[in-house]
Amino acid sequence: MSTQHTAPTAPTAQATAAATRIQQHRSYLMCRPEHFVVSYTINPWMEPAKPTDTAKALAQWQVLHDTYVALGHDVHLIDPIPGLPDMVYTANGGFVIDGLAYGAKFRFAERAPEGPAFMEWFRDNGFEVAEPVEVNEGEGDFLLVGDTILAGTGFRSTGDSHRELGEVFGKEVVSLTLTDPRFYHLDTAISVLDPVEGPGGVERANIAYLPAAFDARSRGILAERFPDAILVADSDGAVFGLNSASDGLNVLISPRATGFEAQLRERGYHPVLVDLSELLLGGGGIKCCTLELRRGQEENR
Ligand SMILES: CN(C)C(=N)NCCC[C@H](N)C(=O)O
Repeated sequence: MSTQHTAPTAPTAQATAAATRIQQHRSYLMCRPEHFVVSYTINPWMEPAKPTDTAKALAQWQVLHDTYVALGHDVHLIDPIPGLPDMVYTANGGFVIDGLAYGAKFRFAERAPEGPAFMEWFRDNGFEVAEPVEVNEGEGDFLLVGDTILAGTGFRSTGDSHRELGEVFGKEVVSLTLTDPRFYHLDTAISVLDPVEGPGGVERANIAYLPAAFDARSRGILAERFPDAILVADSDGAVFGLNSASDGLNVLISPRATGFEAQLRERGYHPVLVDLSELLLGGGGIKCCTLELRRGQEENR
């Protein structure tokens, strides 16, 4: 992996000047890891020979859940289905903007039945649904930043799904290519930090990212679009530091991402440390266990 782009940079004057952070209310979908186990390998983190501890996964997940609730966010739950151990990673279950849910179509057969299960939940809970034709893994690969969707490809979601995504939501979609198999979903390499919308419309939209996870074209796009982004070091990326959830002020991150924690503090964010080491055995972290439910303009404020 190239080290050229991985050194944390000092924030520009513009970035530090904008250090008053605004917390926004969030609504999330989560799934209790009742059936969590690593019984197959579909990413480099998964080693079925290593024992997993479902009780520990449940306890760590509960801390994440309770942290969201304590911060004032709404958490909805989808029932876990026996035999679908990866269902805990709800970020992959779809992508939701303004009450419209674009469904997931999973790359691997092991997760395929999750697609219809999430679609059923969306329908039963008042969301409009758009059935996917193309292979895509939901918010694992699609991130809303301001009014633009950053979309990852290279390992899971296809380029064709990026086109479909643009047609479904009528928004600009920026395709980014991931190149390191450890960072196989976009939410392992980019964290969206700032509020998407405020009373005056789109306010600030900043991100943190791991440059080494992308090809040169994608690094160029990110550098041009996000000159004030936090560039995260390889060591923080390697512990899934970027797989985090921000409400604009509080940023839930892995306690192992100590460099990223310091960078967030410098910029005026409030890092909240949540350890999901057991769920990392399945190749997922905080963001993976969290699907944002954007019901409409009102609820985003
Ligand atoms: C941050 N990531 C990677 C996610 N958005 N989801 C985790 C999915 C883990 C699952 N075993 C898989 O390989 O699909």
